[in-house]
This record gives sequence, structure tokens and C-alpha cells, in this order.
Amino acid sequence: MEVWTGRIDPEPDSLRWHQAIRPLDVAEGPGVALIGFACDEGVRRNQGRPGAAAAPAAIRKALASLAWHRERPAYDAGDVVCDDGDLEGAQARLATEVAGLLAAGHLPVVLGGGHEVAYGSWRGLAAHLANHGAQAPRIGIVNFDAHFDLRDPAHVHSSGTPFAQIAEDCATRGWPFRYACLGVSRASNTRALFRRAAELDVLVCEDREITPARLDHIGEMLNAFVAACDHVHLTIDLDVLPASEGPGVSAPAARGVPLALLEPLVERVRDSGKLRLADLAELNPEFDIDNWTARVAARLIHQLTLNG
Ligand SMILES: N=CN[C@@H](CCC(=O)O)C(=O)O
Ligand SMILES: [Mn+2]
Ligand SMILES: [Mn+2]
Repeated sequence: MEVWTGRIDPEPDSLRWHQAIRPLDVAEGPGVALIGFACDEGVRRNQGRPGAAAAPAAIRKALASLAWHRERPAYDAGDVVCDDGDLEGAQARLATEVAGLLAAGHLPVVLGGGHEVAYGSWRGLAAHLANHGAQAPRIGIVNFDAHFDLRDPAHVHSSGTPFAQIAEDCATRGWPFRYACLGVSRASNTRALFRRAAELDVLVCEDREITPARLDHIGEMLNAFVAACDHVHLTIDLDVLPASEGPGVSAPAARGVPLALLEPLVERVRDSGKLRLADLAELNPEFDIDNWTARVAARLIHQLTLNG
């Protein structure tokens, strides 16, 4: 909890996150539960630039001084750490933690970590739903990302494979795989990846399609996708931002989707009533500039959890 420090205002009703957030072990009723996934092994295996293991601390630091506007509590559930390259072990531990948070009625917000975080998070949600008797739950994954992360897991399990791994799990379980990927850069995804996305019936929205003029239309598409799901797993890869807004990632985007367009779409997911789980992935503090990217991550968490 030491990272939760920051500005203290003398006026009444001037709380900030660092003054309101509590350790999970004092949980008093359902709230938002932050859990870190200190891991960049998936990025390393995916030939990216490691450094995302330090992201959970950087995001907490950026969130600490933001103003507190929530009614319900927020908890810090600590970190799951990936040791000695044991990515699969770390994902399994994250899944157990996420399932526990869901069982306690919390909204888990997972602080990645490379995007390999999403496979661990999703497995936690899947375990929770299976434990509660769900037969074939329609889990909609809404991923804001420049990349599909649908690489063939037969080669290596990495930050480039989480949604292909989830698709395989869904096929094994006989569950539907529902995946929307918004912000995709055609220049950064091969034809093979576009083909796999088509085969898996992914809802695809390219970066260049997300413009102010088309924002309402895209928002309606997103609403329709969510309406056809029972539960939503929101996952935000910060490399969806333009490099000028999100420099602190492994693979910065030449074009990207600006925060001003991203945020209203994220808020639609928040307001759907179906959001069960959220991840923030791929922050790499080593490449950040004055914590710009960490600040965006913190703001997104703030917006996501505003009404809870
Ligand atoms: N999570 C990362 N995904 C990207 C990385 C691309 C890159 O490093 O250039 C991917 O695998 O496509
Ligand atoms: Mn990406
Ligand atoms: Mn990604």
C-alpha cells in the first residue's frame, strides 16, 4: 500500500484515490478491486520490448492523486508476479485471484503486464462462471488494441496469443467465442491475422475508421455487440493510442485512436451493466515520457469506475 501517497487537500470533500483505497483484506462490501499482473514474459516471448512488469506500480502511482468521485469502495488486491519466466503459472495464479474477487462481488480491474494478462483474467472469469453453473455463457471480449493478438498459440504462448488461446478454450468448453477488436492497424497485422479474425467472426474496427464523424455509428455497433453477450470482459491495450499520447508501450502506434475517441467507447461498455472484468495492458514505464501513458491508464480506470 506504500505506493498510495499523494497530494492532500485541507478542504472537506477533497479526497483522492490514495486516501480512499483500502487493502483487500479490510474489504467491507463489494467494490472495485485493483490487482496487478507484474509480468512481461509474454512480451519477451513475442519479440517485444520488456518493461511492462513495472507497470502495475506506475499505474497505481498515477491513479493515487486523481480525485475520488466514487460512492462504493475500491480495494488494492496486490500483485501477481511472474517469476523465472513461468508465464503459464502466473496466468493460472491470476485466474485464481480474479475468480475469488468475482465471487466476493468485486469488479476486478487488472493492471498488466503485457497483453498476456488477458488470458489469465479471462480464465478467472470463466472459472467463476463455471463455478456458478453457467452452461455456455456468452462472454463478449471488447479489446481496444492496434493488434488482434490472435497469433497461433501452437508456436509460443505470448502477449500476441491471448485471444487465440481464449478461442481454443471456448472451443474445448463448447462456449461461444465473441471478440470485438477496435483500433486495429492494418499495417501492423499480417494477412494471416486478418484471416484468423474473419474465421473467428471477430468484430473488427480499424484505427482509421474511428473518427469523430463515425463515433456514434461505431458506438452503436459496440452496443449491438454487447447486447448479444451476457458478460463483458473489457481489455485495453495502451498501444491503441497514438504514440504521441501513449509512448510508454512496447509497440507504439503511428496512427492510433486518440483518448478523446477511445474514452466515450469505453464508457459505453461501462454503462452496459454487463462489465464483469477489465484489464489495462502493455504499459512499459521504461519508454514512457513524464508518465503520460501511465496517466492515460489511470484516467481510464477513473472513468471506468466512476459510477460504481
Ligand atoms: N501484444 C502485442 N502484440 C503485437 C506486438 C507487435 C509488435 O511488437 O510489433 C503483436 O503480437 O502483433
Ligand atoms: Mn497491441
Ligand atoms: Mn494487445
